[in-house]
Amino acid sequence: PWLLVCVDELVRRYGHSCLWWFGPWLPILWLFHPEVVKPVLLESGWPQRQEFVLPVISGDGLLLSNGAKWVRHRRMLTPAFHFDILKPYVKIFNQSTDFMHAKWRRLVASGSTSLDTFEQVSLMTLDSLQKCVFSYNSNCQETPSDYIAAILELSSLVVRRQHRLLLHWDFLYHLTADGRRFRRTCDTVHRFTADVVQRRHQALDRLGREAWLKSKQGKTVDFIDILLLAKDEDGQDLSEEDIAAEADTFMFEGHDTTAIGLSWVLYNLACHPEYQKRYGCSNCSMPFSTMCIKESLRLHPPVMAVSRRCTEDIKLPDGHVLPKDTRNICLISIYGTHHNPAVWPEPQVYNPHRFDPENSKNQPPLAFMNCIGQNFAMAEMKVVLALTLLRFAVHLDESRPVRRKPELILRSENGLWLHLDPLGPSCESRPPHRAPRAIHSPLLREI
Ligand code: HEM
Repeated sequence: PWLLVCVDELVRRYGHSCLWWFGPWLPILWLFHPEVVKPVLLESGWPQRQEFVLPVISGDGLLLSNGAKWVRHRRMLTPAFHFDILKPYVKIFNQSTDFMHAKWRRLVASGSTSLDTFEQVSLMTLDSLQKCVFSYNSNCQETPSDYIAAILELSSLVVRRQHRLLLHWDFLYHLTADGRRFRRTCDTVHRFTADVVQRRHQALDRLGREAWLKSKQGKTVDFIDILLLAKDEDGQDLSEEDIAAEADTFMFEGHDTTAIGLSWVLYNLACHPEYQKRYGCSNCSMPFSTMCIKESLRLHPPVMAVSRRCTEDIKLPDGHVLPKDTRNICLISIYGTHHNPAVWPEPQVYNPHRFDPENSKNQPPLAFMNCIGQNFAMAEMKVVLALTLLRFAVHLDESRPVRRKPELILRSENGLWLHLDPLGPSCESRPPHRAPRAIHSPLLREI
């Protein structure tokens, strides 16, 4: 992982930031200290578009939109991630985790000594996201699903394209076999989403708002329902295209990030059995689980960088000014900030106690940056992790060493293989416990 080593060296040498010239014409300012990141995040404007991801997410969802549209949609979508809305999803997280664990037990019983946790957890996060976004159960953890296969294929096509500079040019890309597959796969994803949105919209129109709401009583309200009901300050709804774009964005942005985040926590706890034991104890508090997750997101941030263009002059704490010019790109290195020894002493060490409420009072809140899905991701990670560590002991597979690989997300080169030993009721390596059958939402309130 030469890139990560290179970022570590830049951070060590320059502390706050450094300027890179990409050829003679494109200045890229790397930022890796909260003091310089803060003014840029607050004042620079919106994320830079990533054109080659754009067709995946029909129209432009939050992740790729700019300016007034971004502000309007961000306001309309924020309530969808309120804790009260997320509460019923906890049941879905429990169910999806139960499915995954049943599968793990079968695989272990049939002789598998270790499993690629990222592959397994990815399917699980897709399963639960599809239920939370569309109320659709594809049973994808058990049987192949065209839609899920399409989402997974899109992620790998986007990464392959990212590595080939010439293919960033749409015209060339669509002439290649990958480009044609990309289009076909996008069609599969869009057809599924458009179909759900259209049918739901028709039902809302047919029944009227009141009767439609009544028909939802006692049922889980999914993201599509929330987006259908969302109104801006002028009382305007989101169009069907906008709803579909946002739903696709949630699916695309929400599954890989959470899956790799969870896999790295399992890996870090496998490296540190002392924390795993404490976590697996029935008296273990949710704050400790939050600490383990946050520390893992610091050490292995799923998204390593975000970019901004300077749409305003930005004054940095040392008095320098970044001039307003949309050609000036600021690359906010989440990885660099999280590994900056000036912020985190001994940054390469996994130590959940950094996030002890006492120790973390003065720390910059940078675990996810500006992610609207943060509460959703944290709630899901807590449920999955708590159930996993109550039911399994997790150990490293020494025969398959982990090598970090920065792609769209921070993966491991050959997967994240771990031994998963099912825990019996009288396991000696853990304090006595009664494994709960489910994690309930009140346990998750502290996020
Ligand atoms: C561990 C899990 C996650 C991580 C580390 C993560 C990280 C991020 C980061 C760093 C951004 C900022 C991009 C930018 O500002 O340029 C972002 C944006 C976004 N994320 Fe996440 N994310 C996670 C989970 C989720 C989930 C579960 C969802 C949805 C269900 C989601 C939906 C989004 C959306 C819609 C945006 C665009 C927000 C905006 O521009 O206002 N994310 N995420």
